[in-house]
Amino acid sequence: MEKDTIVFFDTTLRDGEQSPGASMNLKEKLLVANQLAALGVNVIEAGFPISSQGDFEAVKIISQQVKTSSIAGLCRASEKDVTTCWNAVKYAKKPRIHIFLATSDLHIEKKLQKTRTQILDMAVKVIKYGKSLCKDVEFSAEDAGRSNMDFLCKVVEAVIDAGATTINIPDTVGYTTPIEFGKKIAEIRRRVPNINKATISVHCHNDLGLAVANSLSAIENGARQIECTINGIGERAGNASLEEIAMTLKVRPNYYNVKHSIKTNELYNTSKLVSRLTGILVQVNKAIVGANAFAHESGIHQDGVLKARETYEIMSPADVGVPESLLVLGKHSGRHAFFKRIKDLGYKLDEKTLEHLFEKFKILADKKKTVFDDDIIALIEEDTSSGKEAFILNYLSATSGTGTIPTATVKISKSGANKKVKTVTLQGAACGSGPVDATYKAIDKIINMDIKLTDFSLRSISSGEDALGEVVLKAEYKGMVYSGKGTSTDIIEASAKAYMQAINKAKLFYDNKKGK
Ligand SMILES: CC(=O)SCCNC(=O)CCNC(=O)[C@H](O)C(C)(C)COP(=O)(O)OP(=O)(O)OC[C@H]1O[C@@H](n2cnc3c(N)ncnc32)[C@H](O)[C@@H]1OP(=O)(O)O
Ligand SMILES: CC(C)C(=O)C(=O)O
Repeated sequence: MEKDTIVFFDTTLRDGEQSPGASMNLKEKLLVANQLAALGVNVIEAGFPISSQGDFEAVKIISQQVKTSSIAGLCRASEKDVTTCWNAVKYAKKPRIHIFLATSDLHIEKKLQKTRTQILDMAVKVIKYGKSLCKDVEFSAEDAGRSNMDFLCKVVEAVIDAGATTINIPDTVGYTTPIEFGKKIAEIRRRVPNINKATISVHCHNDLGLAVANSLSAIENGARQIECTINGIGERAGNASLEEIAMTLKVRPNYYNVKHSIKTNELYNTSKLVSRLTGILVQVNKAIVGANAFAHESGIHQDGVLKARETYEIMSPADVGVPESLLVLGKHSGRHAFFKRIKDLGYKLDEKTLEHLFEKFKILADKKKTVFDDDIIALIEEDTSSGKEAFILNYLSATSGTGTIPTATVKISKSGANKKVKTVTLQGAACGSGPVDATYKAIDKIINMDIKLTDFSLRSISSGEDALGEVVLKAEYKGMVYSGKGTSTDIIEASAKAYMQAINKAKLFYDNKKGK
């Protein structure tokens, strides 16, 4: 039997944008819309056209430019809203008008200050009007989760007769629970005689953290459109997260037995883009796209993953577009992961040295949250080298000021690779955009290594006129990143010390690897 298709209706650009502080400008909305199309989203709700001129323009431009997905605009049960929405979405290859009207007594009486009869009339009238403009009309029974089932079924039947082709059952305030919500969907299918003329959709909010569970329960009970957002952003606690639903359907195909068009390997990219443009960070333990979703710190898990990834990963990082799983080294890590990292760093060490290093690693890990590659390199080098630095900075003079070209002169002694080659002291000078830049350029001239500064930060670590400045930096050499730290009351000197430390680490590591 042919599998049913789940329509993915993404509302990141409408409900997602209702998250406080998430507003995006036209250019940003267009970027997200194009990425949603690349992700394979079937319907993109691009905005609420009557809400502002900016939103109207965004929906219009997205309709003009994004041609592979249907483009929907939201409107209230008002002719003016619907006309405005149509004027924005009519440029789409597949336009959709999405009209909502609350059906719960609470909303009807308190918010809309109307009666059930008036709501029924308004819904039918506005759907007929929408249908006169556009063949694809969706009706949302706002607060369906708390609506009286008899009245809800009555409204649903009436709006299908009036021309609605998608019926959305929102759990607007995230109040329902999965079994209960699934039963509501099943009841609507059972009780509404013309329900087969429309697609049942759900739109679940996450106030109790149940938005995804409720959406999946709805699928089990016959819903065939899911409204969701990237990273689960949206009003209050957000909406059901697209990536979690798409991956559940992918990871458990036999359980759900449905198909969909989401290209899951675009999920990570999309999540990053939405997070960057809205400024809403993704929590590290967020399912699918959080920074820790494919990271393992504990030794038993790391050992399992190294032997067979499936022991602790139910999906492959590549399936969601994450480059690779991470084995993070920390106090819970064990020998398998630690020894593998040493091997990956290019070291070949005997068993006794490895055991000794592992003991030192555990002591360090007790003091530090995460042990990075350069911490491990430092442990190895402390253990295996004479501790002698390849380059020593003997002299530094840097000048700068208004109307002066920043210049630096350095003297560095370069130790011989073995006893036969003598230590030499070399001098170099350079100009730069500032005194630190000039100093680094002068050092570069002498050391003759293609080292690139990738990160630099300066802070004061004590107070008063003679406060100590601390420079922490990262530099890249032959594909590896090395950190350096320098402290001095003179920030140019602190910068030079930090740079020299990174250079010496790089030199030592590279020479050891070459077996020098
Ligand atoms: C569950 C949801 O997420 S629904 C979507 C929520 N999203 C938004 O509200 C974002 C965009 N909204 C806006 O920009 C503004 O609210 C606008 C432009 C739509 C309306 O602004 P205003 O005219 O100033 O009205 P305001 O927002 O203060 O109040 C809403 C009005 O719409 C009415 N209303 C609410 N829902 C509906 C509906 N589905 N159909 C008809 N009228 C409705 C309210 O009863 C109220 O009417 P009243 O002015 O007669 O009391
Ligand atoms: C407009 C509807 C779909 C909505 O956002 C809700 O009910 O939460």
